[in-house]
Formats: sequence, structure tokens, C-alpha cells
Amino acid sequence: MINKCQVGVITLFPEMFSAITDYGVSGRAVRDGLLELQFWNPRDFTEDKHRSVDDRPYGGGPGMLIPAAIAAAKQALGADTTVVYLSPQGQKLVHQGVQQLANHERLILIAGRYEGIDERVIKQHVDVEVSIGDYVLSGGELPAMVLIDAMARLVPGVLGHQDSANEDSFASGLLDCPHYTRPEVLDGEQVPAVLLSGNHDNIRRWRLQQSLGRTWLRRPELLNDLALTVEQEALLSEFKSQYQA
Ligand SMILES: CN1CCN(C(=O)c2nonc2N)CC1
Repeated sequence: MINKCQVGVITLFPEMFSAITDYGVSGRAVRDGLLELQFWNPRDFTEDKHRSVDDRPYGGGPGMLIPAAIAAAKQALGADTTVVYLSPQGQKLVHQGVQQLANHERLILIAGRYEGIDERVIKQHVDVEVSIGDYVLSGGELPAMVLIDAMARLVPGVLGHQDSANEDSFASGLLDCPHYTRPEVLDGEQVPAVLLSGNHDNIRRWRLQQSLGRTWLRRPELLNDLALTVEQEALLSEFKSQYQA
């Protein structure tokens, strides 16, 4: 388990990352020194007076700016730093993949724009290609922020106790249980009585059964990869017997 998340990002738009450095859990992780971001802008490696980055990528054009930025990032983070390229062609990002990447003390993320980066750069410099989903975005910055946010939450001390408890359902491969806040009755619907009982083991079992039931109903394929405990099997079986579509 790492004790901090150190990430170098290669991006034309470092300002976008204020969305995770200036707000919420990830912003607090930055302030607490548990998440450290550094940025390298390919535009800083251009040699023409127009600092062009979207010309045809041959003859030393933009296609070769990425390797220069990677080299600079590795000089700062270490030659052995893992290089991740965000792209729809990558392996689909799920919780286990976040955990694996979070176990690297240091990462360099390439947030591409336009048509992406030269295939030879991928072959020679990229260790792993990662996709956040089967759709095409305008750039790699949002996928990079998704990955950074998910990794940061796994660093000890980033989440408060309650949030980390909530993470358990995802860590076990299940969907999260329903959550309720005040008021006790909303539009005529009551908060489930067990949540008001103060019986912590009953509340734990109810939340686990709801996670199991929701996973069965909404994402049954996730259950195929899980070895359920005796308790989980019993709770899911009971949920199924009581379920009315
Ligand atoms: C060049 N650029 C194209 C758009 N892009 C993505 O759509 C994407 N990245 O990671 N998962 C995704 N989906 C990032 C890279």
C-alpha cells in the first residue's frame, strides 16, 4: 500500500486539472501532501515560434513532442516511472485496475488530444494503455482526472472513516447499497427501519444484502468473478426469494 500518489501529467491543458486539485476529497489530498501532481505541456517542447502542436506529426513535429515531455517527466519522477496512455484502445478501467496502478508509487499519464499520439511512441514509451469507457472524448484530460481521483481515494488518510467504509462494497466487487439522509419520511417514503435501529450488525447485514441484491439485479456479470462467503450466499438467496420485479 503506497503512502502517497505521485503523478506526472503530460497535457496541453494543465489548468483543467484544477477540477481535482482545488475541490473535494482530491483537493484535500493535495493540501495534505497525499496526492502530488506535476504537469508537462508538450507546447513547452516546441521549437517553432508559433509553438504549434497540431501540425502533421512527422519531421520532428508534434508527434515527437510527447517523447520529449516523457523524458522531462522521467527526469523528475524517475526513469523507472510507469507511463500510462489514456485512450479508447486501452484496457477497460475497473476497480482492480485502479488498485494495480495505485500500487505504483509514481505514474506518468499522457493525456492526448487530436487523433492521439504516434503509434511508435506508444510502442517505445508507453507501459500500459487505459480506457475509462467505450466512447470517444475530446481529450485525455478527463480520463486522467478520473484515474487520479480513483487512485487517490485508495491512499491511506485520503478518505474519512465513513467514506472508506463505503468504499468496501466496491473493493469487494459489489455495487454500493442505497444511502439515506434526513428527513426520515420523504414524499411519503420512510427510511428503512433497520437503519434507525442502532443495531450495527443488522445494519451491516442489511447494507451487504442490498449491495448483493443490486449487483444481482443491475450487473449480474460482476457476481461471476466473485467467491461469495457463506453469509453473502445466504443473504443473496434471501434477497432473491423476497424479490418482486
Ligand atoms: C486522443 N484522445 C481521444 C479521446 N480519449 C478518450 O476517449 C479516452 N481516453 O480514455 N478513455 C477514453 N474513452 C483520450 C485520448
